[in-house]
Amino acid sequence: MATAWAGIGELVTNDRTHPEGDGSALGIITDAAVVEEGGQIVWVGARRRMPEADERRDLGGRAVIPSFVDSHSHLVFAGDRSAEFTARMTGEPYDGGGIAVSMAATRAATDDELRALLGARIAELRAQGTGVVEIKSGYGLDVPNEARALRIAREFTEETTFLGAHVVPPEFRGSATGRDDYLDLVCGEMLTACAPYARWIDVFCEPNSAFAFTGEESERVLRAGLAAGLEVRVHGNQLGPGPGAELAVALGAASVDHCTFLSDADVDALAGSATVATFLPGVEFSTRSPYPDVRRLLDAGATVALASDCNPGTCYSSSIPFAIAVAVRDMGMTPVEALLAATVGAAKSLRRNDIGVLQVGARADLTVLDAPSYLHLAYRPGVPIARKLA
Ligand SMILES: N=CN[C@@H](CCC(=O)O)C(=O)O
Ligand SMILES: [Zn+2]
Repeated sequence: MATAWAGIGELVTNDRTHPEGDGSALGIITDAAVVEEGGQIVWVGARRRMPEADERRDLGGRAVIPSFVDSHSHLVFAGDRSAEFTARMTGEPYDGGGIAVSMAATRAATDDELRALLGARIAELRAQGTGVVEIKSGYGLDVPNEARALRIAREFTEETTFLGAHVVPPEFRGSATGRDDYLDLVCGEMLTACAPYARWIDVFCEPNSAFAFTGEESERVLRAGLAAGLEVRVHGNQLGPGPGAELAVALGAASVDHCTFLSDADVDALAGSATVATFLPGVEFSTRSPYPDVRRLLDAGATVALASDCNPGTCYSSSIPFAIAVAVRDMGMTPVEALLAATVGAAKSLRRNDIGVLQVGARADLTVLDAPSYLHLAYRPGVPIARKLA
């Protein structure tokens, strides 16, 4: 059955080539319509030329954009770390140590409890305009619990990421061989159990945290993932300078995420590569940390993405409109750059060209704004104006 969405006052297509668009990177068509059938877009253009459809819905002059692509989240977890957040607001630094708290609560939860928590978080992000979401494991940190997290995440998204190398879990700390023993497990039995449910492998490459992994350790994990048929993404350069971005480029990663502390060489390497630099402004906001210099990457010509990093530790917000507002207000991105980064940029970081864009053949992931223009995403922070159309 074909459904026509008409009465779109401003349609952002992210298709510069549409003949009725304004020729900009956002490919804006005014007084527009979109027709979808079977979950795919079959027609996009000016409303006056709209073809017949089985059903017609009028959006009353609202703006429509491609649904946000959230390319970085940690949604499978139980427990509460609001006290840790509160401590940070009075000066405690973030060091990754709280991940063990979420690990304990996640291991203790039943499958049904985890499924219900994840389902509620997915509903929350859809209600704020997100379509496709990437979901990482990383709060199980043993074989059955990492595999379980990915199996449950797979019920909700095809973009699942094995993050057994999030931190060294407490039971492997404190002995001379503990780190290596844990890495043997991650690269061996855990990878074998998790790979069937994962598209991606990730690692928290962060020599500035005692709990996370060095460049060499991270390379070992990522190469094991590649050998098992997974594709690579990296947590890098979050807490200080480090080897994450360089390693991501060297291994042909789809994305390096955080990018808060990059050297000039990292910026040049990213700009000369296909690796997307993903920024997570909610993390700096919620950890009261300095914002990354996204303009260096944009001006150097790198592909940039924005994502939520929704997780219980560094950013318990699933709102991409919030990330856009912070990126514009505090990181110096223009509203155009921020919207592109949260849609087509994030889609590139997942190596997808069927999402983040509204054109014939793409997925019918449409987000409507209770506003006349996409500019309101940054202009109206904290106001729930975006929602994904069913
Ligand atoms: N940095 C590593 N992982 C998460 C935080 C995880 C946590 O603290 O629970 C992040 O992306 O910020
Ligand atoms: Zn993360």
